[in-house]
Amino acid sequence: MIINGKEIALKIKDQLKNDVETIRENYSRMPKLVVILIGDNPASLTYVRNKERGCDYIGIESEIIKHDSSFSERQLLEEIEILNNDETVDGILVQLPLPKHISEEKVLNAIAFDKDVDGFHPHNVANLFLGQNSLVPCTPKGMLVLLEKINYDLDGKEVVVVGRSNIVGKPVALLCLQKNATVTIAHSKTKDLKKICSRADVLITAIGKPKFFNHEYIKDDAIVLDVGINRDENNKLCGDVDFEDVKDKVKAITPVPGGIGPMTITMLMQNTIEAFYKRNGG
Ligand SMILES: Nc1nc(=O)c2c([nH]1)NC[C@@H]1CN(c3ccc(C(=O)N[C@@H](CCC(=O)O)C(=O)O)cc3)C=[N+]21
Repeated sequence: MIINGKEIALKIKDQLKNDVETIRENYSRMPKLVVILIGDNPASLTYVRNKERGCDYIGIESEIIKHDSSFSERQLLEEIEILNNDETVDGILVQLPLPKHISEEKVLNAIAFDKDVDGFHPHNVANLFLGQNSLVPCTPKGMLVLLEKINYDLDGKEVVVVGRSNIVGKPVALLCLQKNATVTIAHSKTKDLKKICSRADVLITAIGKPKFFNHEYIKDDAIVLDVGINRDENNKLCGDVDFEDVKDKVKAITPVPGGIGPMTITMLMQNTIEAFYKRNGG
């Protein structure tokens, strides 16, 4: 089975649209997301445009603030401070990666944790670690929602996550652990990756290498969640998994594009609405 992330995301967006209608009837203002984009990375521009479209569809207010790559760290921190104190702003997202002269750590620390719709602030990271979920990172959250939507129960299952980033690998491992899976985190220093991946009931790939995982890495009837967004030899969008090589042996797989990506955007909308309710005592 091919997991149609785009279609599942659309269904959730329609539910969120209803939630926002209810907000319109009961509150004096609408949820608002502010996205800050520094520089002109073409992939970032695409993602930010998708975020804006998602907001428009659901009825969330959005503002995209663009700066050129010479924008300083101090200026960015000042801008964040103003948004932190702006009562009409529910969500603040600073698009990553940042130019080299800006400290990602400082910036993520500066965002008010109750407006941190990315779930990257240490306060929200700690809550996730402790299992007291508040604002959860969008891509990991989207993956768990997808598994739920296909009625896949993680209890007692063997999950292998390849990639140990703070925004995907580590948080998704924690979420799977919360659902009683046995979780392995593999990475670039892992020995015998094929052997480890081959025992996964659920394989999560987030390494950024086009079509790296072929059938030799995948157990029959496994579930494959492909987080990679790469360009292949023909400059076509592709995942970390060699989709054509594995699609007939898996139970289910997310395609790239149209798998995890649309879910990430949708979870951002959901987090923005959640932040709105929390900030309004809902
Ligand atoms: N502060 C921050 N938060 C993020 O959540 C964040 C970020 N920075 N930096 C970059 C990554 C990546 N990311 C994606 C969002 C949407 C798609 C998406 O919409 N993908 C479409 C296709 C996109 C295309 O056409 O290129 C799909 O897979 O179908 C992909 C990737 C969010 N990220």
